[in-house]
Amino acid sequence: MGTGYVGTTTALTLCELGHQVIGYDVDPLKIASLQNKNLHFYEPGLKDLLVKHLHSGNIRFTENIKQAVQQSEIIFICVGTPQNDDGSANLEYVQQAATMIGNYLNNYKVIVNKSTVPVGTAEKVTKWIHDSMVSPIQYDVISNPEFLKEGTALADSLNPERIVIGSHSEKATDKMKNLYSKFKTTFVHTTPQTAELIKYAANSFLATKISFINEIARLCENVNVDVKDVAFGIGLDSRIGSSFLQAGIGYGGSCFPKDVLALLSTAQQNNTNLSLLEKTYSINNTQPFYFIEKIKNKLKDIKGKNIAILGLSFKPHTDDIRESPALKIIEELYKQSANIFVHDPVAKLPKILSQKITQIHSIHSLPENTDALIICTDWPEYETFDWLQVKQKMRNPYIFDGRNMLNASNMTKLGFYYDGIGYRQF
Ligand SMILES: NC(=O)c1ccc[n+]([C@@H]2O[C@H](COP(=O)([O-])OP(=O)(O)OC[C@H]3O[C@@H](n4cnc5c(N)ncnc54)[C@H](O)[C@@H]3O)[C@@H](O)[C@H]2O)c1
Ligand SMILES: O=c1ccn([C@@H]2O[C@H](COP(=O)(O)OP(=O)(O)O[C@H]3O[C@H](CO)[C@@H](O)[C@H](O)[C@H]3O)[C@@H](O)[C@H]2O)c(=O)[nH]1
Repeated sequence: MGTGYVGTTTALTLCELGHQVIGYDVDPLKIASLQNKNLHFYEPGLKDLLVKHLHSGNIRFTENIKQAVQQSEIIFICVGTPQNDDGSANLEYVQQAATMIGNYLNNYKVIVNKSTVPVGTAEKVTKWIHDSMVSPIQYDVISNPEFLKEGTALADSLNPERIVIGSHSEKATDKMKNLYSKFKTTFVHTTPQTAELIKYAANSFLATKISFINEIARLCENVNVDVKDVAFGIGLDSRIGSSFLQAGIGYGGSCFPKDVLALLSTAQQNNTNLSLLEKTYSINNTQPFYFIEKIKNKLKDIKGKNIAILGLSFKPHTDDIRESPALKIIEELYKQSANIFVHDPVAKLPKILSQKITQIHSIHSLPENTDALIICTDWPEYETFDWLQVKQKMRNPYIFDGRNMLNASNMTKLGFYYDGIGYRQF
């Protein structure tokens, strides 16, 4: 249930494992789109798999919830768990899904929660199903959190580094083991509560690594050190590891920002002070503005300046702009009366911004008198631009690299003023 990023990827992964899958979503447009072999989001490789399994009949999509529930042995809940105003996770869609399942339950089923949900949700789902059942039927609710990353969702899902199964029922655990028997990976068998917390702790730890290196980057700028060298040097220690140490304008997306806040909310509800995670959150919130200050210092006055933003999505290989740091930078520069031009290979400006800001579809459409380029997303194609040609379009050849993706000395040799995050100026 739920054919968003996670639902669709999970469904196609299960097809690859040799299972028959029915996809259901409350949004009839999404069902129609998937039935017509169209994905409503951009994810490399997923469309081919969708077409393959629609043709083979391994997957079908329906608007009929009764059929979807009654014809399934195992039901995956993959609905959104957005952020409430107070930062806690909104379980409205999970409750709706559980109620629908309860309404149509006809024989024993395993209900698998794949959505990211706070500790104790499996118990709530169990109750919501129970309260909506027409007649008493046996079922088990288990937690099986998802760890895929957008942009590499398929590869992550087909080659999981671990599978976490939180279950109190041996029968349900056996069914899950059987379902995933083709996966050669580590299985973590635990309680639903532990599985739920593993998911939030994993995301919060990764977010903390990013905020840590971003804070170190601020120090690097004051002591004339390049943060990339520091990240490389510490990352070689296998206890630290080199991933998620790329300094930049902060983390965005549909997961880290909301999941960090949701864990802080769980902690608060349980009288625990997660002060380190609070810092992770506040460093991330200030990181785009920290970067804008550097830009302002160089440009002096932002007002009336022609500024090009390269990259809109919260990371490369996706069109997802949810909580993208690029949006924070665009909004702030707009407030300060800059003329903004945005480029992204796939992502589009939200409607509200597209009325005020121009989206260009090629770097060659930059205005002649561009004052500065700001890289907000590390799309690989930005590395291979003909930068000399780009420079000719610029009044001031200034590049502010919010993802530290370009080679600083090459850009300087080409005649650009180059600045990144935690970058040592020569
Ligand atoms: N996107 C990711 O990279 C990712 C990775 C791991 C975990 N997660 C978690 O997985 C969950 C889903 O994330 P997503 O990115 O796929 O969300 P999404 O917003 O892309 O999709 C959610 C889908 O659920 C549907 N839906 C809502 N209520 C429903 C109901 N009652 N029955 C059936 N469908 C319903 C919506 O119409 C939507 O299509 C969230 O809890 C998220 O935190 C996301
Ligand atoms: O060294 C790094 C790594 C990432 N980021 C940023 O962090 C954000 C999140 O990146 P990433 O984790 O790759 O993307 P997501 O698709 O949001 O995946 C995260 O969130 C998912 C949803 O819960 C989890 O399943 C994944 O395991 C977890 O990595 C992006 O804005 C990146 O630009 C950095 O700034 N520096």
